[in-house]
Amino acid sequence: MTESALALSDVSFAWPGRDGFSLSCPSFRLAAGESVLLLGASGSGKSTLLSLVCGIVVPTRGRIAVGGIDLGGLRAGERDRLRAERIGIIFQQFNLLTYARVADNILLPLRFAPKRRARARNGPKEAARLCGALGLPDGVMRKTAGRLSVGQQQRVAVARALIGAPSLIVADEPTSALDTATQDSFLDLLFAQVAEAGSSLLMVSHDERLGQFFDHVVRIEDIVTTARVAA
Ligand SMILES: Nc1ncnc2c1ncn2[C@@H]1O[C@H](COP(=O)(O)OP(=O)(O)OP(=O)(O)O)[C@@H](O)[C@H]1O
Repeated sequence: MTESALALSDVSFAWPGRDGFSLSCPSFRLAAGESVLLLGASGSGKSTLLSLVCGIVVPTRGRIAVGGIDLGGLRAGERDRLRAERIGIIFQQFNLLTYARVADNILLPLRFAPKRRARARNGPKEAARLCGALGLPDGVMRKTAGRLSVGQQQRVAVARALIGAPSLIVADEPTSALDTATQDSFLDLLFAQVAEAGSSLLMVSHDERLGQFFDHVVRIEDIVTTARVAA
């Protein structure tokens, strides 16, 4: 059997606090090169699941493996390193350094990930190639990220996630601020680059319409059960 890009088994997690939201996920797998859209309503735990997948938070029990490596066997710093090397993250609000140049934003993940840096070979050249492939204008690399339009910032966030071809791309509702036509052209560009990198893609959204772009559509309630701890 080929190694999964991502595998969860018997995972449980609870946020601390009075409103303690908890979830459990008996099983979920994402094959190498596969794209999955994870659908769920607001508050259903999509972002929590992505935080677990990225090793930002750790499960109270169960196993999460990225490219066959069990996150549970790693210390916090090692999880940070694994995330930098193997996962490209597109955040809902992009999380760009708005005061920094576009080039600095895109090259940021390579600073902390020597293998990813080696895969990118010439980082600035690869960043420029990604900008062009994602439809960003000439000269954008020298611009301050915060001065770009929302659509352009979103493409910069994608370039930052894709640089150095991480094996797993995780995206949290990256199209929610776009109109339908712009969503479609954005996803076409994203999928072309994900295919070129050979990455797997896990995207969460509440928008069923996006399902047509993906290999599989999974509803969060089919893989996760949730609960809220009463005060
Ligand atoms: N940092 C946090 N600390 C404590 N509780 C949290 C935290 N983040 C999320 N939660 C809890 O987890 C629940 C699920 O939130 P989550 O953001 O995972 O859902 P979601 O499906 O991504 O929602 P949305 O689509 O609105 O972003 C929230 O209602 C909240 O109670």
